[in-house]
Amino acid sequence: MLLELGNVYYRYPDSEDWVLKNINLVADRGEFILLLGPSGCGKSTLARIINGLIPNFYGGELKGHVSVKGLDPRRTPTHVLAGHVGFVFQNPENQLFFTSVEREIAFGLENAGYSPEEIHKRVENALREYGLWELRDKSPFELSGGQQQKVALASVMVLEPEILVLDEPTANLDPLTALKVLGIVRRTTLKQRVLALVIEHRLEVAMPFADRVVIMSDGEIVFDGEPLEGVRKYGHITGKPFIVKFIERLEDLGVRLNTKTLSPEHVAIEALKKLRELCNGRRGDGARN
Ligand SMILES: Nc1ncnc2c1ncn2[C@@H]1O[C@H](COP(=O)(O)OP(=O)(O)OP(=O)(O)O)[C@@H](O)[C@H]1O
Repeated sequence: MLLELGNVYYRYPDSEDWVLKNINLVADRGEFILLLGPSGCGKSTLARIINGLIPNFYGGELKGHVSVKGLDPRRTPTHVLAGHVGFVFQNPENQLFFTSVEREIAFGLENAGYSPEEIHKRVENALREYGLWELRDKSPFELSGGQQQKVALASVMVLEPEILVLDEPTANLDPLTALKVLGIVRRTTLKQRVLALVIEHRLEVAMPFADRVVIMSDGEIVFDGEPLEGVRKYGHITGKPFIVKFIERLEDLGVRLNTKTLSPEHVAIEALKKLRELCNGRRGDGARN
């Protein structure tokens, strides 16, 4: 298993109570996990344990079993964990340092000792994949929030980490770019067997990509399982995307879809197939009468 958390409790140095309580989470290669829950429930705190900022940077008290690629963040320097865990923060400007987009994306690769040819190839691919080619000579600080978010993500993705933790990676992106970026993340999880843990409030955009949701409330995990089931059960705290309301509305009308994927196209096609079946059935009944 790439990631194992067992009976984990955590409090910041100045917290009065535990911020995370009895967290149990096991995850492996190829999964795209959506981490949901209301503001302040502990999502970013959980993400900081996985990338080792807790306890290495934040301090506080961390209890329980934590294994990230077999490493315990309490006994592993953050730069070692960073070799396995790629992390994109909520505010991308906090992780941009260089004078050009191209340098920004190349830096991690240079640091990791890749050959100039490999660096050139990976940087060029990333610039094109993330739609940053035209901006490659610009300073990241002259870019819009959404462009900065793409640069931060590209800089992490070129390193091909085994675990990817993304804290609201599409917060500054328009809906179309958000879909595209999460699509790249999903393809990466499937093609390179990367584990992605994505914190995202925009369910409409993120749900179609997830094969598992973990829902938190008040520092605890209250659901871990199938996206549709989770959001139906805990819609009152996560919100319900339109596509889930559509499925429920069809059920009210007696039409039950057998769908696990929540992409609007897939659900619409399933609904049309089901309706055609029902119509054909009725016609058949009519013919017999
Ligand atoms: N550096 C910190 N020091 C002390 N308390 C903190 C710190 N960061 C977060 N907290 C507290 O820990 C709790 C969980 O915060 P966290 O940021 O993990 O929530 P979240 O679910 O990510 O929220 P959001 O969706 O708003 O980003 C909150 O009560 C918050 O006030």
